[in-house]
Order: sequence, then C-alpha cells, then structure tokens
Amino acid sequence: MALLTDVRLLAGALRAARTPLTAALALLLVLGALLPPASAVAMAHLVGRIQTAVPTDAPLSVMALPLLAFVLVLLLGHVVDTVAAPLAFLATARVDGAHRARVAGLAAAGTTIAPLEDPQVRALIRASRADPENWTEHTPGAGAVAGLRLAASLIGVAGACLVLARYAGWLVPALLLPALVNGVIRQREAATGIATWRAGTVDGARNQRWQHAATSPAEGKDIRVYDLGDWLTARIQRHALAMDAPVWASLTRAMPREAGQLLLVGVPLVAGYAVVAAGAAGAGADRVVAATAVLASSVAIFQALGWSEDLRVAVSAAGCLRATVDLADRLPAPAQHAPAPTADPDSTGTARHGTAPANGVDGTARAGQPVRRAGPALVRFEQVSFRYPGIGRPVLDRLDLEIRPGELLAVVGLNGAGKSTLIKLLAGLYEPDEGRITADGVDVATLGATAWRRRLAIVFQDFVRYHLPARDNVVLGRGDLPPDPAALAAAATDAGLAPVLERLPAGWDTPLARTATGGVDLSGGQWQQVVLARAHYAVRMGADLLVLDEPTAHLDVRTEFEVFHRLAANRGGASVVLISHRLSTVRQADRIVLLDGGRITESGDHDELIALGGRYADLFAIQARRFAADAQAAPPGEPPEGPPADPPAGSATRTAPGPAAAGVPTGGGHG
Ligand SMILES: Nc1ncnc2c1ncn2[C@@H]1O[C@H](COP(=O)(O)OP(=O)(O)OP(=O)(O)O)[C@@H](O)[C@H]1O
Repeated sequence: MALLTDVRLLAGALRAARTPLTAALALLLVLGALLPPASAVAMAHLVGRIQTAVPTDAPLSVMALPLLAFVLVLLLGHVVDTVAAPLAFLATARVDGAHRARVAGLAAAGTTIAPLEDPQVRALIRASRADPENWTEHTPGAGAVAGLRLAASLIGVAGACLVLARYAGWLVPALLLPALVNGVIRQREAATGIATWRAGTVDGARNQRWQHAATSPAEGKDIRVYDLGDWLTARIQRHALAMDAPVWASLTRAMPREAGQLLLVGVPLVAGYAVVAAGAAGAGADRVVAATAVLASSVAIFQALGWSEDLRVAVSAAGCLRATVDLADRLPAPAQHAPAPTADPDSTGTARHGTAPANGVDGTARAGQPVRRAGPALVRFEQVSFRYPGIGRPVLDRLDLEIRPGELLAVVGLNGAGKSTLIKLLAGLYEPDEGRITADGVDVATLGATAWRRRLAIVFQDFVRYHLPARDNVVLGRGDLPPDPAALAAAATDAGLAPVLERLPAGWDTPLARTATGGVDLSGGQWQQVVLARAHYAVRMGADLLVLDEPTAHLDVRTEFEVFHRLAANRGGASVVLISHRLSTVRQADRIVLLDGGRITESGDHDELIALGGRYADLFAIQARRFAADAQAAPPGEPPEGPPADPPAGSATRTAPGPAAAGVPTGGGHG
C-alpha cells in the first residue's frame, strides 16, 4: 500500500517535467536498460567465436559480426548515457522547481502566520524542502527520475530473464527471487536510514544556523568582540555529532547485513553459473556461449534489482513528497481563511491620493487594482482575547479599542504588553480566540484577507529588508500595481528618504545589499526610512490605515521629529496607529491608549493622561527626568536628545531641540 502511494506520488511529481521530455527520457532509459542483456548476448557470441577460432587458426573475420555487435552495443550505451544525462537533469530541475514552488505556495497561502510557528509544521517544511546536500535526502526531481530508471530497469530485467530462459530456465526463479528479496531489504534499510537522519534534523538545523553565524559578517561582529570563536566551534561540533552519531551507528549496524546480502545474491549467482558452466548443453563454443550469457545476464539482474542506488533515491524522495502531502493537510487551505470578499463597508468613494478608480462594481478589491473608498473605516476591537499556543496567560484579554477614522492613535505599554500582537491581530496574521475586529461594523474576517490588507500599510518592528534596488523596496508596498513614480517620489519625501537617496550611487536603482554588484548597505535608521517610505507609498496607493510599530526606534531625534511631522501633515486622511516607546513622539498623537494586562487601561490625549496621573504620567515623568538629566550633562552648545515641546503643526522645519521639550529621549526598554 505504502509502495503504491510512493509510486503514485513520484509519478505525480514527474508530470511537472512535461510529457515529451518524460517520454524521451523514458525511451532512452528503456533502451539503456535493454543494453545489458543485449551486451550479454553479444559478448557470449563473441567469446564463443573466439573459443572456436583461436585453436583452429580460423581467420579473424569470423569474429567480425559478434565483435561489431558487441562494439555497437557498447557505443549505443555511451550514446544513451550522453543523451539521457541532460534530459534527466532537465526533468529533475523541472520537477524540483515545481515542487519548491508548491511548498513555498503552501507555506505562503495561509492567511495567518500561526501555522508557520507550529514546530510540527516547521519540521514538515524542512522535510518537504529536502536538503540536496544531505546524502539521505533526495529531491522529488531526483526521485522521479530514479523511479523512471527503476521502471525501465524492470524491462531490462525481463530481457535478461529471457536470455537466462534461453539457456537455463530454472535460473530465472533461482536468481530473481534472491534479487527481489535483496531489493526489499535494501529498500527497508534506506527507509530506516532516512528516518534516522530525519530524527537528527533539529540538530542539523542548529548546526547550520551556527555555521551561518560563523561565516556571516553580521554575527561576525559579536563573535569577534566577545571572542566567541571557540564557543561557536564547540556548538557546531556538538550539533554535528548529535546529528551524525545515530546515522553513523545505523550505518555500522548495517555493515554485517551488507555482507549477508552479498551472500544472498552471490551464492545463487556463483552456484547457478557453476551448474550451467559444468553441464551446459553441447560442447566447446556452445558451452562457453551459454556460460557467458548466463553470467552476464545474471549480473545485469542483480545490478538492476539489488544494488541500484535508484531505489534508495526514490524511497527518500517519496518521503519528501509524503511530507508535502502532510504539510498540505496541516496548513489551512486559503479559501478556509480568506473567503471571497462579501462586503466592503466603504467602497464607493475614491482613493484619497488620486489613484485611478479601477475596482469592480461591487467595490471589492481586484488583483492589481486599487479600491475606491470614501475614507478610512472606524475599526473596533470588540472584547478581543488572544493567547499564543502553549502559553498559559492571554496576551490580550477581552480588549476593547477603537481606531477612529482619520485619527492618529498612539499605543503605549511596557515591553511585552502585547502591542505588536495587537497589530498582528489587526492585520489578520493571527485570529482572535474570542471577540472580533470590525471595520465600520463589519467583521474584518468576512472581508477577505487580501481586500482587508490592501487597506492597511504596516511597518513591523522586524521589518523586511529586501535585497533589491531601493525603488523595489518601496513599491513593494503595493507590488500588485504598476509602480507609480509620483506616489514613489511623494512617499520618499514623506519618509524623509530624499537625503538618503541622494547619497546612493545609483539613486533609486541602487541595490540595497552590499553583496549585490554596485549595492550598498544602509544603516538601521536609513533602512527604517526606506520601510517608512514603503508604507507611505501604500497609503498613497490606496491604503487608509497606516500602522507603525516602533517606526522611529533607529532614527536620530531630528529625523524622527521631521518624519513624525510629515506623517501628521501628509497622511491624507488615513488613520494612523503608532506604537512607540518614545513618549516625545507619542505625546503629539490625537489620542493615546495604554495597553496593560491585556487591556486598554488609559485613554486620552497627552494632557488628559498627564492630568489623570496614572501609568502613562509615571512613564512620561521618568522619561522627562532622564531628558532633563541628559540636558544638564550635555556640553554647552550641544543639544540634548529630544524634540521641542511645541513644534509647528504639520511643519517639517528643523527646530533646535531644547530642554523645554517635555518629552524625551529614547525611552525604549523601560519596564
Ligand atoms: N510568536 C510568539 N509566540 C509565543 N509568544 C509570543 C510570540 N510573540 C510574542 N509573544 C509573547 O507575547 C507577549 C507580547 O508580545 P508583543 O511582542 O506583542 O509585546 P510588545 O508590547 O510589542 O513588546 P515590545 O514593546 O517589547 O515590542 C510577550 O510576552 C511575548 O513573549
């Protein structure tokens, strides 16, 4: 049953190689598989002629025909190998390409990221990927071609059996049976070896991670500064040993069995040959012909059934395909999580920044088209609770929160309070355990993930740095639409990116990766500006809820100040949710909410919260005191960290920071 499943999976994978290629390869492989029995016959006749010709001094020409046949078979074998190799490579590449795309598609298809954090799903992804560098793991492409070769070799075995039957029919079962038994034993051993290796994949992954750390410039800094070289090497060795020791033990145990298998196939082979050689019908040349043909075709049978690597490769690749099937079962089908948009509460207006109105008549999102809306929605968290799997305490506990249309809402709270989790729930990357999130009264879960997310522009704390040109890094904020140069330029201005671009050797076209030709590495703050520009671009292209999770943590105070005021001035009516530990930034929000114990415990503008004298006021006082101390310690003429208290609204003007700013240095980490 398992064998049938494996055959079905491998055959299914082979479909990606396309029929003409598969057919040509199969034809060549069958031809190649028939050559050993053919060469057995040709060789037998050649030897027979030599046997007759040499003692009688017959002319060498009597050997010409069998010699020609033998040489032709050898030449044909060479041609088949030469032509089949690139076809096999192409088929392998196509099958593997399709397989990798499938695995990536499966992993990316789910609406939420929760399944990707499940350790079992991670293990299945690991097994589905198949590490081509590992000797026990083989890709579906390699397995499918190996399976094809195995099938072809069965035809070759049939040919060899015919040759055997011609001279000694009883040898067919006598040799076929041990060859098949040997094949089954080897298949089992291959499966055990793969399972043993898989058991060590956790250590393998750790080993790879530490190896990467040892060679990457980023980790290389820490390793040198803290002199971690020996410590790192020890870890690499420990994980390598933990990974390899069971495999080594399994191989050691297999060695005596290998000897047993050799006997299993060797004894019938030698015995059969001896019997045939001793009693083959006829005398002289006929006897030699029979004995040679029997020996050569017997060896061909054992090679095809007993010792071929193809079996192990096919078994391993089938395991990889089975893992992919399991993965598909475990990951939610996209349709389950992303129902077709049933409602768009706000789909009749036009995009704020002049994006062409091109959505469907029902106002729902269409791929590659912006959505027209009257304005941002009233978003509400209604009694939302959420806990991470395996973690007892809920991060959010019946939380109620409103994000009002067009407001600039700041969310503050101590480290680990759940601010980033709140954002991930808003983006539908996790689903609430209880409660719901609505947009203008409609549960966002019913809007369809894509339609809802097109309304959001989010800068995550751990944002993605694409190793792509600066332009692509920004336009990926709405990668489904053709790039809009006007929106791109405006987004760069909004994010304060212009000075960074000026310094890039090829401006927008500069790859943001030092490893790329002509590429550069940006500083942390410069990257943050690029990512801010990405979010601003998304807003300019139709998003109406901008979410910024610690967007300015890497920015210097002046840049942060400018970015914040441009944000306030140019958000084009979009609602903004800002998470920041810098209360100097936060204080200028329309409304500030404090997240504590999984709920919103304080809400109001800065002055109201200060007057309330609660947790926010405490935090603010701590940061303000630190700011005042820094201001005193600063050398004369050098501004302390912190923006002015009352910047002109909407202005991007640089204003000399001064102690009057009650708000504040980088207060991250308090708590
Ligand atoms: N993927 C995860 N799996 C399990 N627990 C998680 C996960 N992500 C976050 N947590 C836990 O959830 C809690 C809230 O984390 P979250 O990142 O939302 O806090 P935060 O308020 O954004 O913190 P910070 O201010 O430090 O960024 C923390 O206790 C954290 O350990």
